[in-house]
Amino acid sequence: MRFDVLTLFPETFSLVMKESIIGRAQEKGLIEVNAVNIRDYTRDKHRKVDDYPFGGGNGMVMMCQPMFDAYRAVTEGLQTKPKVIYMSPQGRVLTQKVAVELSKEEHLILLCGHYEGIDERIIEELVDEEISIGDYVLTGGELPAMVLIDCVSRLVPGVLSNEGSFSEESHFNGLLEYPQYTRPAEYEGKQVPEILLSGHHANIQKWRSARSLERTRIKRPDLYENHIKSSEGKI
Ligand SMILES: NC(=O)c1ccc(NCc2ccccc2N2CCOCC2)nc1
Repeated sequence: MRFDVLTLFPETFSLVMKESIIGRAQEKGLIEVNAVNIRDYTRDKHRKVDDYPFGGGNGMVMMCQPMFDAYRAVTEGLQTKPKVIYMSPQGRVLTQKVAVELSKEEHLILLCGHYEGIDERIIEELVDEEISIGDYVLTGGELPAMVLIDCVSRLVPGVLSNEGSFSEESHFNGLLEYPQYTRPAEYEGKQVPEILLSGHHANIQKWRSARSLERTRIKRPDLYENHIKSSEGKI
């Protein structure tokens, strides 16, 4: 799976994206993350990427030409046009379900906005979908793009070594994850729940499901409701 990220801060990506799992997945050739500097597609000696908003107002707006030319450079010679996602507070909120959907794509282009946003003609012409990572405002689209790359990449087959695990993970089966413990069995007088040391897998599974349901009901009643609804009608 390939991600082309059009950004004013390409170096931010290479630092974060070459770390840990994403970095290893790139070495294994499972994913590619290519940061494209929009400024490289400017045509003036000041490498101008933004200008004043028509109609007045404070702040600046990202101009069409550098973004269009960066897009054309990235898509030149491609048989199929990749899906273009604009990271924006107005977008569809990224959930695990959306991440699963996006992980089926072969190639994604992510546009990172800055200033007060980008010229609307870029959105009309180039953007297939706007995605938000949550209802809060950031100074730019780079962090949202990295969040999207992380949560989508880990769903690409082969990226996670213990692939089986994420099926039980929080937000995957719609419930929050059960509590996790590791050695030692006692730490400063604090014990690990006995059941987990019993080796009785059926009972451990039952205990874990009960814990997941319980903490989802308490911490995320909205997810709990969905889970109850979706399991109604199932025997
Ligand atoms: N929730 C998210 O996914 C998210 C994404 C981006 C983002 N910021 C970049 C941005 C992108 C598009 C439009 C406006 C802006 N902003 C420019 C600066 O002013 C605030 C709005 N913020 C939050």
